[in-house]
Amino acid sequence: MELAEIGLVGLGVMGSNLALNIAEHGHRIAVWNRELPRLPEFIRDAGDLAQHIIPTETIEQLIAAIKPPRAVILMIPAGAAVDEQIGILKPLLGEGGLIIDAGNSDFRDTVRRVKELEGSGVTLVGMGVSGGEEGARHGPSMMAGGERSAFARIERIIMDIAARTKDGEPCAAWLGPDGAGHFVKTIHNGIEYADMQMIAEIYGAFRDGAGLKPAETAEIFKDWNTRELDSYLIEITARVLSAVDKETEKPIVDIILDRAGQKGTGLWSAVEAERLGRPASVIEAAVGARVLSSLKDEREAAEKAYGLGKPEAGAFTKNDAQLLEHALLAGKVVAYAQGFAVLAMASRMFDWNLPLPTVARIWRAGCIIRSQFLGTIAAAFEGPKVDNLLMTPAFIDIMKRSHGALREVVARAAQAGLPMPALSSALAYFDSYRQGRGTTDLIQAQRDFFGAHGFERIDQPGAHHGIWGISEMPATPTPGEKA
Ligand SMILES: NC(=O)C1=CN([C@@H]2O[C@H](COP(=O)(O)OP(=O)(O)OC[C@H]3O[C@@H](n4cnc5c(N)ncnc54)[C@H](OP(=O)(O)O)[C@@H]3O)[C@@H](O)[C@H]2O)C=CC1
Ligand SMILES: O=C(CO)[C@H](O)[C@H](O)COP(=O)(O)O
Repeated sequence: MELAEIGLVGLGVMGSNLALNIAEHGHRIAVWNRELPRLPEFIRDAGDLAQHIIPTETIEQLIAAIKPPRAVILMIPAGAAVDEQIGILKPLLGEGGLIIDAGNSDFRDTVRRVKELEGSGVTLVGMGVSGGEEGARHGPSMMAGGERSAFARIERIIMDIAARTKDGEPCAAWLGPDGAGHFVKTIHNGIEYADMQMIAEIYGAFRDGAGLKPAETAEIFKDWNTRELDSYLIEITARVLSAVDKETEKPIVDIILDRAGQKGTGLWSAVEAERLGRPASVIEAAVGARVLSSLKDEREAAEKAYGLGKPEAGAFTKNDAQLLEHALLAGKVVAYAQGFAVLAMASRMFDWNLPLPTVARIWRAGCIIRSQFLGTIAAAFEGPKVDNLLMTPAFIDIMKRSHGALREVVARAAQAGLPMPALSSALAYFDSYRQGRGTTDLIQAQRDFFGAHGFERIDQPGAHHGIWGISEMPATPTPGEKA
C-alpha cells in the first residue's frame, strides 16, 4: 500500500472537509476518527476522492499508514482533547514526528505544549484555520506558528489547499514561533465577533428603528456589499436576511432565538488585549453582548419592569441607509485598529516579530472576516511604521469622513433606547484616542488621595503627592448652614 503524506485525527465539520481538500489536491492522506461509525460514512461521501484517502480504525493503524517522518493534523476541540491526543501520539510518532494542532487552541496552551515537547523528538505546529465548513473544503485561511523548519515540512500541502486571493496569492503563512499562529487566529475571531455584533446593531436600527422587514434590510446589505464594506460577513448577512423558514414561511431570522453561543476565542481576545495594555473595547463589547443575550429570561423580566426604550418611528428610516453604512465603516475601522494594535503589542511582548502586512494579506480570502478592506490594511502597514492603524493616512481619511455618521447613529440610537454596545464603544475609543488631554488627571488625583499612589505633573519631572489631608480641606457645611 502506498503510504500517506500526512494523517488527520477528527472527522468532524472541519476535519472531514480539510481531509477532502487535501485529497482533492492529490495529496494522499490517512484519517482516523474516535467514533468509528463516522469513518465509513466519510469514505462514502468522499466519492472519487476516496482513492487518495486511507481510512484507519485505530490510532496505531493511522500512524502505520503515514510515511515517516510522520505528520498528523489534529482537527478536534481545543483544550483537554488536544492534550490527550498529543499524549497518545507522542510515543507512536517517535523521532521526527510532527503534530499540527489546527483547532482553535488557546495560544497559551500551544506555548506550553511546544515547551513540553522539547527534546521528545516530536514537534508541534499550532495553526489557526478559518473559513468554516466551506473554507475548509475549498480553501481556508491558515495562520501557522511553531518552528519555521517544522512548518516547511508541510508547507507545500498547506499552500496547495489554502484560499487564494484574486491575484492568486495563497492565504496561509508561517507567522512566528510557538503560539504566534493561534494568537493571530484568536484575534481574527475577536475581530469576527466585533464585525458580527456591529452588523447586528445596524440590523437592529433597520428592524426596530425604521420598521424594515428582513428582506428590505437584505437589499440594503446587498447594495453595501458593492462598496467599501464589501466582505463575506456583509454578503452572508444579506443572504441570511432574505432566507425564509420552510415550516412557517416567515423570515428565518424572525424565528431564531436571540441567544448567541460562543466557544471562547472572543473572550480570550478581550482578555489578552487588556493583559497587553492594548484594550480592544469593541471586541469586549461584542463578547459582553453575546453574554447578555444568553440571559434571555432576565432580559424579558427587565423589559416587563422597565418597558422598552422608545424606538419611535423615525429614529431611523430607510433613507438613513447611507448614514448607517458610514457608521458601520467607522466602527469597523476602530475594531480592526484595536485588533492590529493587540497583535503589534503581542509581537513585541512575546518576541514573535509578527509580519502585520502578511497577517492582513492572508485574511483577504478564505477566512470569515475576509474583505477588500483587508487589502487597504495590508497596504497601510506597508507604509511608515505606526502604533495604530488609526494613524495611517488611508485610515485618517476614512475616519475623517465617517466618524460623524457613527456619532449621529450612536446618538440617535441612545435617544431611542436602541442598544448599540459595539458601535458606541468604537465611538468612545475613537474620541478617547484622539483626545490629547483626557480626564485621567482626576483619576490620578483620586488615587493619590485615597492611596498615596503619587502622580506626575505636566510642568515638573518626577513623582508628586497632593496635599489632601483632612485638616487642609475646607470644612463641608452641614445642610442648611452657610459655607
Ligand atoms: N466549525 C467551524 O466553523 C470552525 C471550527 N474550528 C475549530 O476546529 C476544531 C474542530 O471543530 P469542528 O470540526 O467544528 O468540531 P466537530 O464537533 O464537528 O468535530 C469534532 C471532532 O473532534 C473529535 N474529537 C472530539 N473530542 C476528541 C478527543 N478527545 N479525541 C479525539 N477526537 C476527538 C470528534 O470525534 P467524534 O466523532 O468521535 O466525537 C470530531 O471528529 C475546533 O477546535 C474548532 O474550534 C476552526 C475554524 C472554524
Ligand atoms: O473559528 C471560527 C471561524 O473563524 C469558528 O467559526 C468559531 O468556532 C466561531 O466561534 P464562536 O463559536 O465562538 O462564535
